[in-house]
Order: sequence, then structure tokens, then C-alpha cells
Amino acid sequence: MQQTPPPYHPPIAPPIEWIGPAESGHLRLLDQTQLPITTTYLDCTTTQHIWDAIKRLVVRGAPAIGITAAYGLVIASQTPPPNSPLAALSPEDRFQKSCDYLATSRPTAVNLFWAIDRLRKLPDHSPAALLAEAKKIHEEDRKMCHAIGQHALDYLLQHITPHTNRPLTFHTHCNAGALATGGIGTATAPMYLAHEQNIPIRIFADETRPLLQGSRLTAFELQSAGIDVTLICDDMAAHVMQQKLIDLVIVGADRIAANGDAANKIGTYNLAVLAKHHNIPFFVAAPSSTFDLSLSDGSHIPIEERASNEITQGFGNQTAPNNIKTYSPAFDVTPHALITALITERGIIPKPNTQSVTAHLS
Ligand SMILES: CSC[C@@H](O)[C@@H](O)C(=O)COP(=O)(O)O
Repeated sequence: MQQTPPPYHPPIAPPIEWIGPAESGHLRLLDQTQLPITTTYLDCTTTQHIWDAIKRLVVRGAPAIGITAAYGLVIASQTPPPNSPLAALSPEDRFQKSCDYLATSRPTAVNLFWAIDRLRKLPDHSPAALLAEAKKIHEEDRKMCHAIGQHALDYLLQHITPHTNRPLTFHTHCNAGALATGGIGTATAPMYLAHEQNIPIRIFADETRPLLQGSRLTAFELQSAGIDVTLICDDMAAHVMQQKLIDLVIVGADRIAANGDAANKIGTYNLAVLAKHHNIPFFVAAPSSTFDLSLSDGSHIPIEERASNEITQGFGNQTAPNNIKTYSPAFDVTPHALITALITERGIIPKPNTQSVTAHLS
């Protein structure tokens, strides 16, 4: 890791915050289901609250899910009320069962399993020891975001020339921002650093159907930071690329296989194909906690399927016939051949493949 970056003050409220002492404290989550209209918080005092918050996308984004699960295990290690069914279990059984339980909240982001395993491996499962480790994971993620941003910005400034004389123009998908991490995001990290350094940039954020993380979260957080962001619908991507409005695409990831295939929010693969056709570089920015070297390629990555009502009546209004059949995969896998480079806190992996990914992470 590089030297400690200066503390970053996100333009928005921190999405994850531990409140109180290890033995009796709780987790406060910014409720992202309510953004951008209202800023409300959810206080989680049980592992069930944590599971539900991850499942419902109160907190979402691969690194944020891992951080949340780590704090959730601190809650799991606290003494339960005497009338709780958990009180009959030994503290260690309670901890192990809670690890298994939280691991069922969402299947694709490997950071969830990575964080749970990291706490499992500790010799001491007391609330104090678990809270210290959860805070460490949170702080490490903040630093990794910063390092990703520095590597990404250096690389982009060196390798990408804006089309005509205009600000460097990024296209991003979903939200791989401050709301999804412990810091300044992954895909958004070079944007925040460029903005801080007065380097002219412009961002196209697409809506990201069906749950609109692009419009509700990315457009919101970049606009709050004073960054020049333009919202488009997902189906406008080909057109803006054809119009030569985009210099590069940058997205986050939920799990990256050993060969560099990267799972990210559904629609990412579409963008990678379009970028290839239009000869636009396509980058995936993610911390090393998002790599799963146990999977040889992306075909083994479990893809979450979401409820049909997220398509048919996403935000209240019914937009499809009654009883229509739906299929709602929440993620897709972009083959490594379409990725110009992976960007991690350690640096750049150009043209990723099994050899370069494993060498980079070893
Ligand atoms: C730094 S976050 C990276 C990814 O987790 C992000 O791009 C994404 O796909 C999030 O999906 P979500 O379903 O909102 O959790």
C-alpha cells in the first residue's frame, strides 16, 4: 500500500457508520433505497436487520456490502437479550451461525464472503476484536479507493486523449461511488481526484435499469460534489458513443475471476461490447478484495436474480401487464477480452488474463 492519503470528506453522508461501544453499539446505514429524495438512516441492532438491509439494497455495492457484513458480525457477537432464541447458543455457535446467515444475503459480490472469512479466521471472536477488524476493513477500503483513483487518473491522463479540445469525458454505469464503498468509490475515484485537482472532466452516468443506481445514486453523488454529470437512459449509450461524446468507460465490479472476467451490474457487458465497436477504452476499477482467484473464469460467478416486481413496478407504478413472465439477472459478466485494463489499489493490469491477474495479486 502507498502512504496514508489525506482524510477524504465525502460530499454526501457516510453510508456506513458504527455507533457506540463494541459490546452494545449498532450500525447506522444511510438508506440508499430512499435516495436521492430523502436522506434517512436505518439503525441496525440485529443480524437480521443487517441481512435485510443488504438484501433490500439499503446498503449496496460490493465493498460496502463486505464492510456492512463485518460490522454485522460484531452485532452477532454481542450478548443477546435473555428471551432471544439466540441466547441458548454458545457465543461461538452464535458467531458461526451468523456468518453462515449473512453469507446468504446476496450471492454475487465476493467482498461479502471475503469479509466474513476474514473475521472468521480471527483467533478471538469477542465484540471488541471483531469491531477492531471491521473498522480495519472499513479504513483499508477507504485507502484502497484513494489508491485506485490515483493509479486510474495517472493512467488516463497519460493514455487517453479527449476527443477534440474538451474535458476528458467518462461514461459510467450503476454506482461504484462513495455510496458503494468506504471511500471515494472505485470507478468514481479518478473523477473525484481529477475534480479536486481542477482537471476538467465530464461524466455521462446511465440510469441503470431496473433499480436506477446510476440516476438515483451516481448522478446524485457526483452532482453533490460539483462534478459535471449528465444523466442518460441506458439505451442511449450506443448513440452517445457514435456521436463521439465518450472518451472512456469506467465501471466497478462485484467479482473478478482469475482470468480477468468481471461481473458487474447488469448492462455492463452491453457497454463493453458497444465500447469495443466504437473503439473506446473500457476500464474496470476494483480493490483486490473483489477478485476471486478460486474461479478460473467468469462463467463460474454466481449471478443474483432479483424479484420480478423490480422490473414490473420498480418505483410504485405498474409498467407491465399483470402476471407477465420476467427474468431479472442483477449482474452480467464482461469477458476479459473486452477490458482495456483492470485498475486496483496496486496499479494497472492492461489486457488482463490469468497470468497477468495472478501475477498482479501475488
Ligand atoms: C464499487 S461498487 C462495484 C459494484 O458493486 C457496483 O458497480 C454494482 O454493480 C452494485 O450493484 P448493486 O446491485 O447496487 O449492489
